[in-house]
Amino acid sequence: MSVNPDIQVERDTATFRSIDVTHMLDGSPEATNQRRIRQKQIGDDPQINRRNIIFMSHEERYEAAIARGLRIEQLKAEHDWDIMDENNAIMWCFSDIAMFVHKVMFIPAIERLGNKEQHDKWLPLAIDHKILGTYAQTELGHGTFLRGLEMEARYDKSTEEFVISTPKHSSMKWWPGSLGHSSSHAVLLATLYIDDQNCGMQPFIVQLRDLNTWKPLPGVEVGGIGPKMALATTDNGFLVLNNVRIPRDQMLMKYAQVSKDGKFTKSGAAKANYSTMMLVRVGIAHSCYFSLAVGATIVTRYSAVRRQGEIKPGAPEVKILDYQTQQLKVIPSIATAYAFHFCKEHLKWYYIETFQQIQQNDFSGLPEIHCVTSGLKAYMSDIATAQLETLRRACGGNGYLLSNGITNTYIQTLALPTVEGENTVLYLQVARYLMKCLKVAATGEAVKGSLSYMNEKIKTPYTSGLVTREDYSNVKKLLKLYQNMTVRLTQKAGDHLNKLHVSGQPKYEAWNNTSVQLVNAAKAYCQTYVLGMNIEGLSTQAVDLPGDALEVIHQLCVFYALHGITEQSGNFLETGCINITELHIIQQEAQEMMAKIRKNAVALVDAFDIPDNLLNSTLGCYDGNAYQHLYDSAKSDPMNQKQVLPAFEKYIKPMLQGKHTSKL
Ligand SMILES: CCCCCCCCCC/C=C\CCCCCC(=O)SCCNC(=O)CCNC(=O)[C@H](O)C(C)(C)COP(=O)(O)OP(=O)(O)OC[C@H]1O[C@@H](n2cnc3c(N)ncnc32)[C@H](O)[C@@H]1OP(=O)(O)O
Ligand SMILES: Cc1cc2nc3c(=O)[nH]c(=O)nc-3n(C[C@H](O)[C@H](O)[C@H](O)COP(=O)(O)OP(=O)(O)OC[C@H]3O[C@@H](n4cnc5c(N)ncnc54)[C@H](O)[C@@H]3O)c2cc1C
Repeated sequence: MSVNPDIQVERDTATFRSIDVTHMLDGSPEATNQRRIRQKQIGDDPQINRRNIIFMSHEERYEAAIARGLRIEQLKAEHDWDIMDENNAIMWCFSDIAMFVHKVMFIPAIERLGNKEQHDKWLPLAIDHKILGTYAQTELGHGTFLRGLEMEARYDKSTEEFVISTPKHSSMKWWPGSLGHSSSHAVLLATLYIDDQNCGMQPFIVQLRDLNTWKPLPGVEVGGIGPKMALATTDNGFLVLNNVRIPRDQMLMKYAQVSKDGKFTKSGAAKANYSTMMLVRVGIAHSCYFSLAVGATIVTRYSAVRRQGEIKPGAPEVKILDYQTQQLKVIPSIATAYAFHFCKEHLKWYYIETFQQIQQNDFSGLPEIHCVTSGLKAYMSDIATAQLETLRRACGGNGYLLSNGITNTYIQTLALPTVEGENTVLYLQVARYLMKCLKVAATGEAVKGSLSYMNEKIKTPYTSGLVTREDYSNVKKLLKLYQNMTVRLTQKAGDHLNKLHVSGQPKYEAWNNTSVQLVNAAKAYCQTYVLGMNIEGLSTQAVDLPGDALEVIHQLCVFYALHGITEQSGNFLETGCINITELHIIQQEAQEMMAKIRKNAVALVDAFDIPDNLLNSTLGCYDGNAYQHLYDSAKSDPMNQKQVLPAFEKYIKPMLQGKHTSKL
């Protein structure tokens, strides 16, 4: 099939070469080559490719999801993949791998929470798939408030065992992925009691099913919790344990230990047992970039080939991408995807470094990284889901089809604001950190880390610093506005908190009555952080780009900053960081920048370099032949393989013959 000329012209008139930017995104030309080889291995594989998934039943899809998980293992061995190759493969189809939680939570939890003997015993079994596991933390009654977990593990000194039980309905496990039908074991989080003394939430390895028959073991009641919006094959389950006994060495004992005679000791930071969640929050930030890159690619390409209506009366119909309002739906998602790319790269290295320190028992970096990973997980998933919905609607009626590739991406991304810590709750964790830093800054001590800009901003009076027209495209000056806004919102929330407290409210009540402002400040902090990482990326990752490509990546960053101000103008105005005249100039500049980026929109999404067999989209194929692909997909629907369906003889015909009132 030849390439649609409407998309070809976009590529021919771009002002830079997509491939240069692709190399930047991958890190180097060699890395691009390597990724392409790996992507071909997974994209061309019929068991991994998800081309026909939209026509499958739930059970067929589940089976295919198990097969896909196994196939990834085979490919890993066949082609000698490293951990990054494997993670990328998982990332591409995480919503359709039944044993996803085994890989991203069960094994990491043992690695992080187990001691040496436990690693030696359990990791080989898990890595070789001799056992399959889930991460069972959430209960029917509690997901957020972990200190409220009710499943009990009581230590029995006489037998040196833990007895695990579910005292009431609210204490059953509810939601763990792969628990329903696909796990033999669980890393199970339960409240430990020794002689009726509550020793807090601790992790245990519990076998749930017989490895030969797959039947639940005595005392174990397990099953699926029912159909969901998406992620159908991650069979989320429930679990009731009736006095199930496990040996003492099946409590994961890296950070807390129970001796044979029932003595409880702790080592490491108080929240060290929460470390698996931090890893997945980093993974979610990564996945938000992926989802947005997919969505932006599909909708930008479709908008470049879909012609509808006219701008100039009587002139030929225009590409919908030429409508300014369509650009406002599409271009922010391209700019955000690039900003998220820089941010997730930074986050990856930041996490790896801090994790290494934690492994050496240096927990000093924990509060800051907990704040950053919580905040970015929340912020990036909030933005990704909102923008994906805008993108989906930007496809008109075809945005409602499953074959478009964006609908599935959107509904699976919709889980991310909830899983691994509900977003509001995570923003409140960020706010807790903001308040601590504010206190430090107020005493004149230096705030370190990502909030070090507080030191300067808390003292100096605010001026926008926007004097000349050039200032409005100076990303460093724009970043200062964001930092000002964050500090001011933080101060305002802090002042409100103090005022309520001084007026007699207990601290906890004042906190709750300030929580809307606290969350607002936390979001501002996250937005500022992402912009900061985007700017840092310009001078690190993008610096070697040819001039024309660098210019476009720079334009995207300017647009990202300007557009963010227009979206949050209330915060910027209310805190006095800009005035209304400056806002009007910013709005104007953002629109002009959007028009410049429009010219390169297709080339910018081409640079994400997502092959058709992974994009799985009728609307967003590289060749731009959306109508042909839509038609082909409709024709391949199994319901279209028969001219007349059985329902005709059964119901429609009797109705046409006036027999529908008699008993069918
Ligand atoms: C391997 C990569 C593969 C690549 C593919 C990746 C693809 C990714 C896509 C993923 C898609 C789907 C994945 C689906 C999996 C979903 C799995 C789950 O959902 S598992 C369940 C997750 N559950 C949660 O996240 C629970 C949320 N709740 C909490 O985290 C905490 O309870 C809380 C943060 C709400 C607070 O806890 P609490 O005990 O009440 O503590 P306090 O508020 O009193 O705070 C005390 C103190 O501790 C600090 N704290 C809290 N959490 C942490 C932490 N994680 N690390 C470090 N420190 C922490 C907190 O800040 C407080 O500090 P102070 O100094 O006292 O202020
Ligand atoms: C697709 C999917 C997969 C999952 N996989 C797993 C898994 O593998 N393992 C596992 O253990 N769990 C899993 N979960 C559970 C998930 O981690 C929890 O649902 C999540 O942490 C939110 O907790 P919750 O359901 O208790 O929500 P709730 O806490 O009940 O949230 C409901 C509302 O209350 C608000 N709220 C709660 N507490 C506060 C507070 N302190 N301050 C202000 N507002 C508050 C929230 O903001 C939200 O608006 C999964 C969930 C989903 C949807």
